Amino acid sequence: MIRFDSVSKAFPGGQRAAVTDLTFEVERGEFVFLVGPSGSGKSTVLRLVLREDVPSSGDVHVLGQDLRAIPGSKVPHYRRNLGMVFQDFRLLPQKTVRENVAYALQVLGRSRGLIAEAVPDVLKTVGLAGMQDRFPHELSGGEQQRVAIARAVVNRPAILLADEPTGNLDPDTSRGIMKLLSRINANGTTVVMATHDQSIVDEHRLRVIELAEGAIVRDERSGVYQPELVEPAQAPVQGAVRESSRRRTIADSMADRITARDLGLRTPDGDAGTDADAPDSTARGAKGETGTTR
Ligand SMILES: Nc1ncnc2c1ncn2[C@@H]1O[C@H](COP(=O)(O)OP(=O)(O)OP(=O)(O)O)[C@@H](O)[C@H]1O
Repeated sequence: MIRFDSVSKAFPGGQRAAVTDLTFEVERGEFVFLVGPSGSGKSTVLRLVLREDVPSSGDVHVLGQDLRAIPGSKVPHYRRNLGMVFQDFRLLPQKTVRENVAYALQVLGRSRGLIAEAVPDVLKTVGLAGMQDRFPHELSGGEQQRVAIARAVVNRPAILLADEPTGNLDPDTSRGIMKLLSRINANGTTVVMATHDQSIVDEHRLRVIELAEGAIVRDERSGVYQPELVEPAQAPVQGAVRESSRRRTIADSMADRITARDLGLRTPDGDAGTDADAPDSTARGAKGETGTTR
């Protein structure tokens, strides 16, 4: 689904390459945490998948496509396969919740009928059914992030990229956002999430790829944020770098398998699901309540 072959990326004037000789593969349906200190290259990896940057050397393949071979004019079409969520939400401040989500479909030329159906569905999925006429400044940080996630998945992308999606949120709100991302993953969307959130990584024990100074220093099937901080008895067996090709989805660590109906997605019989988790009614933990406009 995502394959990096000896990928390096250097920026002009940089003291060192942003990423160096990255080789890894993410399989369909996986949930992968990208961890590492600030400046270690996590966002660069996401930008390479998004085709916002191209490697200085090496190749990136996503969904069977060699990203280097996609001409600039075809990049927007390629990106229809991807959803992206950012730490600072990046909602359009002059648009309501409904309009923010609908806009993602309007720019793809989707019909009014489809938009009228899909937007309420996805808002229900993210637990914001009653808030569609609010503006971003009338929402908590957690609610704004739910809108951003709704916007990212309303077109049902195969891959969701999240760059520190809980970075501006308090711990409880972060847990709610992670639960939502887990549900989206359990329904088949591959998720790659860059994060500094130790408790979320440690709670979920999913695949962890750790970067340091642009290189992969750890790739664990069922990892923690920082193995040396975990008691030896609890520490998972560390796999060698690149040993983690076994597909591990969040469903592996969830007792209750979640169905499309739970997610509010349309099932083959056209039925829509039930509400997902309630929105973070107490979530006023955002540092930056209104994201920047994209
Ligand atoms: N457009 C750019 N031009 C020059 N250097 C860049 C550019 N983008 C990233 N870098 C450099 O590449 C390195 C990796 O940056 P990147 O943003 O990928 O790190 P990160 O792990 O995502 O950091 P953080 O956790 O702070 O978001 C850093 O040294 C950064 O300064």
